[in-house]
Amino acid sequence: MTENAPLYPKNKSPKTLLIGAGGVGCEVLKNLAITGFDNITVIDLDHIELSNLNRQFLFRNKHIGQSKALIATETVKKMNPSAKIIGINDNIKSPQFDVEWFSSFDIVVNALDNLGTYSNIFHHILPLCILLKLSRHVNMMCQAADIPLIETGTAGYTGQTSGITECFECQPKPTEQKVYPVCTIRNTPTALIHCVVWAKDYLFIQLFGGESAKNKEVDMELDQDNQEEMAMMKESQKLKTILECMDSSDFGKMIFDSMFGNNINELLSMEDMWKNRTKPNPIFYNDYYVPNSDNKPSESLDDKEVLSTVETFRLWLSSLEKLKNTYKDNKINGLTFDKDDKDALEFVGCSANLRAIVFGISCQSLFQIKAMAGNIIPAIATTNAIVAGVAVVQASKIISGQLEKCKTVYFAYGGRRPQFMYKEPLLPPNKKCTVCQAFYYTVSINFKLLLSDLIALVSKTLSKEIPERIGEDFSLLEGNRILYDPDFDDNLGKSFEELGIKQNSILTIEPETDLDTVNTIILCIVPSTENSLEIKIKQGNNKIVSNQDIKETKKRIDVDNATNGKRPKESKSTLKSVDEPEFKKAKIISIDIPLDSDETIIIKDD
Ligand SMILES: Nc1ncnc2c1ncn2[C@@H]1O[C@H](COP(=O)(O)OP(=O)(O)OP(=O)(O)O)[C@@H](O)[C@H]1O
Ligand SMILES: [Zn+2]
Repeated sequence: MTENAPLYPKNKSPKTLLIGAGGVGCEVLKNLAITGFDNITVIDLDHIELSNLNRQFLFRNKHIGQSKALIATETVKKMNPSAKIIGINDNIKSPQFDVEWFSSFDIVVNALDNLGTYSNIFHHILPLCILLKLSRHVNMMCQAADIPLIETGTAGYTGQTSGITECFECQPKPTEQKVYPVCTIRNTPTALIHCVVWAKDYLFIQLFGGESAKNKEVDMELDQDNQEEMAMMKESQKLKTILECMDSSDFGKMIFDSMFGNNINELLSMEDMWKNRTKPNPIFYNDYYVPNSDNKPSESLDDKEVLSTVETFRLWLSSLEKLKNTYKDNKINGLTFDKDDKDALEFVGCSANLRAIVFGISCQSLFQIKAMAGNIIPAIATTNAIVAGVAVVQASKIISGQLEKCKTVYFAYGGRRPQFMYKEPLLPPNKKCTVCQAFYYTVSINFKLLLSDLIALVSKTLSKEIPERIGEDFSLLEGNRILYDPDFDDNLGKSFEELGIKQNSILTIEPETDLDTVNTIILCIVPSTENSLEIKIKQGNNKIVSNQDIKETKKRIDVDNATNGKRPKESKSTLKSVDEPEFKKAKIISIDIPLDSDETIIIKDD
């Protein structure tokens, strides 16, 4: 360890933006501060919860309920009091964090969530679409502002840092969470997860979902015609009839007998289905209902224990009653399953276990089912620490102008590979990527002006300047919304205010004719107080390192790869040990990993 020597040349003092102060973010912030990054802004919208404390080590019990960004800043300042660290408690998508704000930084580290960014070593987790949108937004902002971005992602024992040359969008993303065949879920489950999916995505929605969610399920079935699917349709229709009796005191019995008894008998009547499978055993309400008793679940149930069938039945019945009451007030929109809603979890968990009993599958505790229903991959503190360490080493290389030495680093515990940390040389970006290959412009707009003003300006300037990208005619979109095209001029007389275009909106220009290039032109909107429209063309920046430098490096890498024909070989070494800094240490320390070495850190998995 070398004391007081930053990881990058001293004459460079990069302004660093860290997005997220969660599992990876806390580690990154500490690493940045103790390795000499002395101008850091950290943003996080969340507050500290008890469940964060096991791995988000900058927080303590007394901080619960306070802002993550502010407390993380306060704690890390004690480690390096001379560093300028600003904490912002806000959403990175808020309008004020527009392209001009992003432009004020030299480098961005994205530590948004436990999501493997774009590596195929990751499994999908539930709020994937939200996370993808966020990461896409950050990626686009960094591209528009021309700043290098390091992506981090962890999921359980796997993790990675990436994003330096290939952008977030360069590789295809997972679009769906794991999908099971409908017939397995509805007719022939063989694992508890099938029963959990059935309880959550079918039964819960059919009983308590909004009208549109219920209809979607029925539509899907109407397209199908074989015996199994006809049975499924009949089942849905029967359920509809029962649902009309929701206020009846027999409702629980009707649902129970239908779901776990009669429908199963129906399935058993399809003999072909059971030729090579173990037959299910239907169960009925009266098998468990005890007359002259309240049939209430015991009050001291442990959610980490597997319940007896009678307790499962009782908890099922009581959670059904509670959900029924909540549903009465929300009939139009319906309820959505939330793993943290006790009633919903109990109902889904017990339904899944009752179905498991019917199909001879082992039951699990509600705690386990919660993880399955929420697709929860446990966060591992060690993975976060390793990924954050690598991210800061990569950041140092970028700031030191040693882009060629940067790597995409993967960390994957278990699996086929003999080592659990491995690296890839930076790969050139996908030439068809519509994000990093796009042309970005910053447009200052007075929101009282009209869309026609912008269209006129684009035609006057950009159409002439980059005709190869715009062509003769073009359309203007915000996401999927068409604002203008040559056959749709309804919005031309509307102001930006009326159209809902505001600070930080992102518009895309698409040519009407097919051109040979990747055609996307992206306009990032910033506010202007002047009564004019201005299209500012971003031409790189005077940053320590810009995306332009990165593009040059990518070209070189491209050429090197082409001439070698293969990737550089990985060399083995041991992981250098790094002492954990004490909390109140006010020294800048640097890690003893030589930046000019091209060594890979590989740890044998034994
Ligand atoms: N739009 C956003 N703007 C700013 N910060 C965000 C945004 N979305 C997510 N974050 C933050 O990114 C961090 C992600 O880290 P991580 O997933 O480890 O934290 P967590 O949400 O506390 O963990 P878990 O999901 O396991 O409970 C969180 O602190 C979260 O608040
Ligand atoms: Zn890209």
